[in-house]
Amino acid sequence: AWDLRALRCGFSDDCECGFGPDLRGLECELAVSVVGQPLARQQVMRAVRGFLAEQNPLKPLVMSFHGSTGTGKTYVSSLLIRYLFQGGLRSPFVHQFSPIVHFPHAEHIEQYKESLKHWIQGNLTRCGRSAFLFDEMDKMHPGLIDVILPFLGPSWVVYGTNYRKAIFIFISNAGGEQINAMTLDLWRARRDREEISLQDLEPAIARAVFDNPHSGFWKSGIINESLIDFVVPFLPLKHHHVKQCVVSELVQQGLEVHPAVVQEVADSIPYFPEEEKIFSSTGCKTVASRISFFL
Ligand SMILES: Nc1ncnc2c1ncn2[C@@H]1O[C@H](COP(=O)(O)OP(=O)(O)OP(=O)(O)O)[C@@H](O)[C@H]1O
Repeated sequence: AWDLRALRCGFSDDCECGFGPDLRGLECELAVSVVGQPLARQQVMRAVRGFLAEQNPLKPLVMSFHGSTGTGKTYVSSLLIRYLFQGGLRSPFVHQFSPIVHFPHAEHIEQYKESLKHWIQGNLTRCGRSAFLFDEMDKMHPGLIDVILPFLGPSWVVYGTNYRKAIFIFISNAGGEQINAMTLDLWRARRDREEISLQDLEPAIARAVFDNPHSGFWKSGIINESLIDFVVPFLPLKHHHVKQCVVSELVQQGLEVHPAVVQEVADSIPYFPEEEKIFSSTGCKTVASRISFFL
């Protein structure tokens, strides 16, 4: 069969560095595979659609994913990358950075700052259409965030490189508790999950993330300078979402989908608040590892 993306690459500028966006495919995949995150899906699609509609964007696309553990932040970022870059996360133009893995020792911060700057700059020189995923932003040293800042803004050239076509995704649990609390309040007020809007959540996320003196974001100019284009909130998942995750995982592992197993796995996960048990405390994170206990 024809690989449509490869075919289109032959005729299009968009294929710089294995960049072959398939937005319809992405939209479809997000709708089918990601459960319980209507707002995140909508934000991600708005962000990439708007950004890719510009031949010469004025600044790189900067998205910040927020939410508690196991709600799909890493999963959505990997799907997004898969539908933008040939090879997905394995593309040489997609770069992942985790402060704990890459830069574990606070005392080496000066050296880390230099390496990080050279790393981003070198990758952008190789390809302006690069994507950078920064995990665990809440654990990132503010000094390191300062190094990233010049790459996120609208200046035409930084260190001799045009970087305005790059995509930056920041992932963190910061604001997760506030998102959970707001979602619970809205649930108690009988508001439909689909109706929860960015306006409902954004002020609480901003306060949690940017007013928190322990947050790396706070001390940096990332927010004052409006460098983040899209805040993407991930809502806590309910029991029926967890069941959907169990079904997907069973199918993916080539196992039979027994309703009793699905129910048992979903029941085995902790839920909050204590009395009502509405939302999964770990999202769908532990689903894959739990399945074998219930087969
Ligand atoms: N909303 C979702 N829809 C479908 N599957 C999901 C969803 N959320 C999580 N999952 C499943 O759970 C796994 C773990 O989720 P993921 O790693 O994306 O969580 P996370 O939000 O990045 O958590 P953390 O903050 O701990 O890094 C995913 O690989 C996916 O299989």
